[in-house]
Amino acid sequence: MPIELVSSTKSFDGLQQQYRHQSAVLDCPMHFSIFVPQKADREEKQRYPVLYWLSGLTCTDANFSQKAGAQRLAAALGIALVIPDTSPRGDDVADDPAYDLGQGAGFYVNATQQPWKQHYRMYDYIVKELPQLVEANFSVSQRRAISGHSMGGHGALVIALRNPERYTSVSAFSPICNPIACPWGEKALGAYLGADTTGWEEYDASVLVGRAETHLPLLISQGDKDEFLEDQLRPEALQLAAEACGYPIRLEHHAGYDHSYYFIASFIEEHLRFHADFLLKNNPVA
Ligand SMILES: N[C@@H](CCC(=O)N[C@@H](CS)C(=O)NCC(=O)O)C(=O)O
Repeated sequence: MPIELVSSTKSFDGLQQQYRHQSAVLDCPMHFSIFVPQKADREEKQRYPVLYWLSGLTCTDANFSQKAGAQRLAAALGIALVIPDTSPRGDDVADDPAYDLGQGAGFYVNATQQPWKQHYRMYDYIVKELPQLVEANFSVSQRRAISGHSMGGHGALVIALRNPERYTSVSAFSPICNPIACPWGEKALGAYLGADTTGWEEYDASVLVGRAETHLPLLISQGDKDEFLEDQLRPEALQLAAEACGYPIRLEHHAGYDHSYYFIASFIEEHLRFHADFLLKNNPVA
């Protein structure tokens, strides 16, 4: 499937680019951003491992690219960054006037309900189609890690917990940890998956952690001044579930930080170094 370059900008010797492609899974044109380092001492055949970043409600591929400040360290470590959009988009794609449903709010699920199911298959897009596309078109390896913020933190946790063989490690900023029991999750999962809540559990990190046979390295950063912490994010539910089943998670609370990209920018270095330990193990680019 061809990809079309939309923009290309040099950053820390690497290239920050945006591409457009026709997604077969989502049945619409999509944009994604990618940062590929250009390490001077890299051997030609060496490929960069990839950190996938899933963004939150209302975001596109631009928010993380422009606000997190991840390129400097990604360039130095030799890690590529892939930043997809948060939902299918377009005039023909179902939408909702609210910010927390429809375009910009795909919740990383495969929808089963009308009017969503034709396009809203972000789970399959992130797990299968996008990595295939990226690995076929760029100098990147099949070593993948995954991270995200809020709705994207939920997506990263769910995707890693369900596909541990595909990722070296997972992390999240302010993730929606227990979507089957919070207003954002109840609304989105109800719309995309229908009223029968049994299917919702496949998309709830606090449930999936108890079913996991493989334990991936897992880091969560959470600000205590986050306006969504109590009602929507529920990290304590994930922590309790993880403790109950012996899944080691590193949950770090940061005093004074809110839900914004200022928080992400403050701790992205810690997350990149966390993933680098696993992404580059036995496979250093430098
Ligand atoms: N209050 C926001 C809720 C959405 C929100 O906070 N989105 C977060 C992710 S859950 C975000 O990253 N926004 C974009 C940004 O800060 O760049 C709104 O109504 O738009």
